[in-house]
Amino acid sequence: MEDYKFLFKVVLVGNAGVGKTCLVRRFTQGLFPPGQGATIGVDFMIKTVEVDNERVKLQIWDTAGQERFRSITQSYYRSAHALILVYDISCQPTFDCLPDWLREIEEYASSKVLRILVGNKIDREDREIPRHVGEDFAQQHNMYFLETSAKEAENVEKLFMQIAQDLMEQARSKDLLRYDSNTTRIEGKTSSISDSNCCSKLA
Ligand SMILES: Nc1nc2c(ncn2[C@@H]2O[C@H](COP(=O)(O)OP(=O)(O)OP(=O)(O)O)[C@@H](O)[C@H]2O)c(=O)[nH]1
Repeated sequence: MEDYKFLFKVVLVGNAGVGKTCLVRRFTQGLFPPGQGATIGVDFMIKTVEVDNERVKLQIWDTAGQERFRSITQSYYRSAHALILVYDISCQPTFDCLPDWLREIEEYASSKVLRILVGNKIDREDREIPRHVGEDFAQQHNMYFLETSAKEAENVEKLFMQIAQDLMEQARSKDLLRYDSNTTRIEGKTSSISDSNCCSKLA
């Protein structure tokens, strides 16, 4: 068996061209791919990281932003523990589409999914969306917020490590709840959704 204690699924969504694939490749391979082509359907990469001395395996699903792949990508939402919604800070239409993406997330993802809003490409000088506008949007919709540059490796490590840390804390507190409910003989499971959203723990 592989040596890790937690396995989490992280799914990236957002308009075509915002830099989802580049963020994933920066994090998993430490590079900025030249001439990155559009993602077809869904792609995935794996990276195992260490959080609080525990090995955490992140399965990162990179979805295609193009409309024609929407029905394929939607099917990946349900099993996600975390969803990263990405826009491009130099491209207003990618920000204007965020409410549509949130509707998709509400329809197809678990209500307990950890949601993070990311404004990518902060290395660009032709910014169209001020930082505070992104921040306000995230706050209004109960999401974490981070600005990144896949090109310059800014905040990319921080983004994924924060997710790993948060999901691990969530998983641990759920374990505590289960333990309590077992000892008091109260049914610990609240719903099938929360169950499917629970981490796969291989201890
Ligand atoms: N300046 C700059 N360009 C970036 C950055 N991240 C990605 N790009 C560029 O943006 C373009 C699209 O990047 P992708 O990673 O393919 O975008 P995507 O969101 O995965 O696109 P789809 O697969 O079509 O959904 C490429 O030309 C990248 O080189 C960044 O942080 N800064």
